[in-house]
Amino acid sequence: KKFPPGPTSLPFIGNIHQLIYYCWKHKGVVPAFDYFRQTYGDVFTLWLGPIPHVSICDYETSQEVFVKNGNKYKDRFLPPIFEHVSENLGLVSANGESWAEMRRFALGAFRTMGVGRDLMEERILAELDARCAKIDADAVNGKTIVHTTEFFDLTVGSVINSVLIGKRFDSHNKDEFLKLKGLIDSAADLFTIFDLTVPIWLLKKLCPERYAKIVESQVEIINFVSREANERYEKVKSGEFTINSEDPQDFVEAYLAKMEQEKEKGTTNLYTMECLKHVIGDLWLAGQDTTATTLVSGFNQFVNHPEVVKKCREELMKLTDNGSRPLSLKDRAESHYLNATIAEIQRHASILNVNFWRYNHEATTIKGYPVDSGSVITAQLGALHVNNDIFKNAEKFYPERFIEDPKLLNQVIPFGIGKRSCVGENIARSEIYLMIGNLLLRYDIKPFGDVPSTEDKLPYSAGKLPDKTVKLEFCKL
Ligand code: HEM
Repeated sequence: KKFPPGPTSLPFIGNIHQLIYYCWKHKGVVPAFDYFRQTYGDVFTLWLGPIPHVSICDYETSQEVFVKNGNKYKDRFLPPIFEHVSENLGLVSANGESWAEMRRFALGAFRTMGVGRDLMEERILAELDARCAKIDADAVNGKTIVHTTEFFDLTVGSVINSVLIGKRFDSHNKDEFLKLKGLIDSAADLFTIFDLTVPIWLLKKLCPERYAKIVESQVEIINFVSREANERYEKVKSGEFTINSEDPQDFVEAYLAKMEQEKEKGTTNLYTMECLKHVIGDLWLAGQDTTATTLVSGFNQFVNHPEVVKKCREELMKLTDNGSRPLSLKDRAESHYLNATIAEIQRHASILNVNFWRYNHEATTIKGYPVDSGSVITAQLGALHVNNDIFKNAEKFYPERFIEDPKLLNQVIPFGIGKRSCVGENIARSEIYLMIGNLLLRYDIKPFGDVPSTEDKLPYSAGKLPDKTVKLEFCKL
């Protein structure tokens, strides 16, 4: 009675058996959550072992809880192994003062570096130009076969790397990118639900080799991503590199400037090289795959819905005077159909099948239900985006829903909501808009072979995976 409704739970295991059963019955985590939503309402409780997990599946309640009362829900409930590796440093797997300071700093640094404005646009368009030059050079009779995952992985990876450490990936250093991607993919393959839930002492005791392997793989990624930051730091110390604190060229420069400032002022000792390693690691890991996966999903949708591509292109041609200039972020206010299409892509791509949980430290009331302390809570983005009461015929890819009812646009929240929402939202939105818009202006996109499926390839896992084997034909317009 101290929680919103949900299925009857058993001692020790809570609702785990029902969760497994409904995932199996409805063929995935999101359909299972959707079943619980339809049965118990937009706010429901599942006991996973001894901890009550409260899911919110509508925008209005999410807004009320995570924005209006956002200060209460700042602490992320983390798998023990994440907490252990991060040592409470960085952005994704940290809580408290250090997280708050780093988040404030990261958002400020992105603003200074022109995120959401011209400077970021220039970086993205320069990257896209370089990639398109390669597509054009490989063309036979105006057509190039593009493996979209490779294309977007590298393009997005290059943009992030250039924002963070001022270096893009090209043919000379592509191997560095592939090495990093390989490390990340094999680290992700290592994790099972067991590793994510057991306490560290138990993991160390039961499987010491597995524990060592997981920690090593995480440390290797963080060290790899941050090695150039360390090199820069050494150069600053030796006088080989002078920091420009007024106009930092990348995130590392902005951080080193702040570190120097804080050393002089002595107000906080949170800015350390160890912390920078984790912050960069988090921005890289959270920013690369999410954005590339969204773009891959989008292009899989495009070849399934040529009528949508046609409408987007008509709008884009009008806006850019028949493609005589690239699409710019300034066009966003006028590109209603493209905006609607991107919202529909993100609603379907909705990267997280299970969103991160936050601690609920004090007893409260949500949508009229009591919610006791000691529980964890989240806006369940995957289920929220297939909520049929909000998005009619939610399974359908139908951008027109946002033209018919523009208020629906606010209800698509793939970047989460509240104090722990995505730090890279503006970067990702700029990348998605400019890459989709400008690629549609330059190329006609056709399936190469069979039309790809738009189904989630990993419906039982915490994250979504589109078909990443897809190759498409890019035909120059
Ligand atoms: C389409 C692309 C992206 C999607 C869909 C996405 C989605 C998300 C979501 C759902 C969260 C968690 C929200 C929550 O806990 O409620 C998150 C957090 C985060 N994202 Fe993103 N993200 C994207 C791109 C990026 C980019 C480009 C960056 C960095 C440049 C980034 C950095 C982060 C960080 C650091 C966090 C943790 C924030 C915190 O805990 O304070 N993300 N993202």
